[in-house]
Amino acid sequence: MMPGTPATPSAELQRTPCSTPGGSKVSEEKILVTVRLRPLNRREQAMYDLIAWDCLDEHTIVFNNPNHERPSNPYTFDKVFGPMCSTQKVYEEGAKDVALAALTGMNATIFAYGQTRSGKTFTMRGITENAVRDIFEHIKNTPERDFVLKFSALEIYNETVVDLLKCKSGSLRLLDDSGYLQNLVDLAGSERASQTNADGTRLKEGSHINRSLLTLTTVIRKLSGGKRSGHIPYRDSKLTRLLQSSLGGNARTAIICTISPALSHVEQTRNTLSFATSAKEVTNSAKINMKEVARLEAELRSPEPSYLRSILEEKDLKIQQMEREMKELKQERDLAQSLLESVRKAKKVQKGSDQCGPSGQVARCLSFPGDNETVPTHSRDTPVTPRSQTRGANRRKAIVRRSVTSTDPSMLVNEIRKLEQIQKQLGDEANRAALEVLHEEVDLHQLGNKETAETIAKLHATPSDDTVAGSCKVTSPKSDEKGTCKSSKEGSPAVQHSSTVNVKKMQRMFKNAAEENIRSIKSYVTELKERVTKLSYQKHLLLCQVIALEKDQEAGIDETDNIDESLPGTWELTFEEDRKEIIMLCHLCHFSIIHRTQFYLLFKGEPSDQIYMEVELRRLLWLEQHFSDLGNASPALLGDEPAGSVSARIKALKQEREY
Ligand SMILES: Nc1ncnc2c1ncn2[C@@H]1O[C@H](COP(=O)(O)OP(=O)(O)OP(=O)(O)O)[C@@H](O)[C@H]1O
Repeated sequence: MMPGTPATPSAELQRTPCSTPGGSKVSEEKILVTVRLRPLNRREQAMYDLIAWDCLDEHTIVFNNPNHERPSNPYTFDKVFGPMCSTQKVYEEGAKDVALAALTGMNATIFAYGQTRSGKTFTMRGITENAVRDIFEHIKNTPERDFVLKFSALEIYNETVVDLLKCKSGSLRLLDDSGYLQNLVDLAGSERASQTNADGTRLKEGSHINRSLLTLTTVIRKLSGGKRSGHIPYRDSKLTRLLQSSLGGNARTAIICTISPALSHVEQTRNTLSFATSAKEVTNSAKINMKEVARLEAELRSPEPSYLRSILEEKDLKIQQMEREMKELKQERDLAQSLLESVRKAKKVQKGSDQCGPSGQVARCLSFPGDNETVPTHSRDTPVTPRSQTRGANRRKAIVRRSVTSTDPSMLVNEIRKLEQIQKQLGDEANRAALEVLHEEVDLHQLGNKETAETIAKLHATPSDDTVAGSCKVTSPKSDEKGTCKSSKEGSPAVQHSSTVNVKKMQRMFKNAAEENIRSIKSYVTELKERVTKLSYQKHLLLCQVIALEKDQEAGIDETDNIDESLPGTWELTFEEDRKEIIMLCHLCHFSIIHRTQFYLLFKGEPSDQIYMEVELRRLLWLEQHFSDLGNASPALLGDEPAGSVSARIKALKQEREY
């Protein structure tokens, strides 16, 4: 336990405070010795045993021999509790102060000594209950401090120490510096210390008990004689080794001596009182265990104190077990679902559905023609997929997909997963291609400069006319970006002019080639982005279907019955999507407003519109691709006509708008 506020002493102890060289406070005090006299038990009463002891006051007990008139000498102790005294009072006045000393960081020991059936266990049980209750109460009332509570239970039997909480661990070894704070002791009957006539097992047991109890009485007797009473034989028994600090050492100790009032036990009671008289002379030097307190404080501060580690390990095991259970439950659930599915299918067959029923349709229609193919990877070595081709493929997929609606959520979920995968691949590809554009631009710029420079050098090194007298020396590709060439000597103006024209032409060619390449990659990127958007939309559609189907299933609606009803809803969504796309394409192709209005008025989303919409879409896609190709083509390959056609459209549209 960590130090807390010291409890107020309940019994008046003779305590002399002094200091150690280390500065910690040492409290010298005598062992607190009390005597508890129990009532006559039934057996004693049955035998008409006589009460031989009187409690004169709270501190004094005297042998009152019923057969003699004159009482013998009284015994005085810190407290004497009569037969009617409650254990609560014994605790309050004979143990509490010591018990709570542990909360201040001191060692504290409370033990009961007395003959068999004198009430040791009866008393210690009450003391333990009260002490534990007070300790927890103290912790509760001291929220500003942290406490570490450790509990252990040991038994010494035949000089063997056993951990009562881990009996299978075998006998324990005692360490000298075992640092303890509070060790509550219930001893064996004190009369065994004098039983020397036993034989066999009892002899062995008796001799060990003798050793422990005899050593205890010897230690107490020696200690009571003062500190100069010579060697104290703590090491002669396990009990005294364990209690070494408690007897004349660094601890606060309370001994409760329990006695029987019966005349028949008078000799044993005298022995007990004699032991108690010696014990009350023993002086202890209790001090706060700074070392132990520091160790516990460090343990509390450490991120994972040892006591927490074991709790965490236990929790981890529990989590693992729960995970295992969850996995098993999931497997069971999946099995149940598949069983349900097969029952459903059997039902459908029973109803007379043909083999191409909804499930078949779903499987057929939800599989993309190119589902298993990965997204084409564009690289400098592979040509960019023509936009119209990809578009066409996408359209085909969309048409197939929209023509039938799935009725199986698990299949739809699979489709969504596939879409997500394709979407991710496309996204990655778009990013990669965008990066490539950048690299391409840089590379081509550098390559163009380099090749230009080399060509220039070649041109000037090989005279194209006999009249050329000079040589052209290009010092650096960047030295003259305009392509002008300086000779070491003045050449003829005609030759110079011819070289400059050639260089300019080549530079333009390089530039055009580079731009063309970049445009093609850019259009690829745009296309990929469009595909990603489309896939998102398709995914959204599928999700809507899943949700709708799950709702239907919950409501107990037969899937077979509502498949046809779900078609119009899908067409409505597709129609909206296509209409938006057509409007966008009209805009890109600079279509007249009249044309757009006609489209808007003609197509209302009726099922019969489906085929016309599809034709219109294909037409516009082709046109848009065509214009885009024209716009991207090298000016050298273009006549004036297509560009003029586009510009005429733009002009007409502008006029129309103004009108
Ligand atoms: N103060 C008391 N008031 C009433 N009954 C008591 C008191 N002390 C002991 N007894 C009773 O006497 C009997 C013996 O008590 P207990 O077992 O505590 O003795 P013990 O000293 O521990 O014996 P042992 O040495 O054999 O363990 C029990 O039945 C117990 O309830």
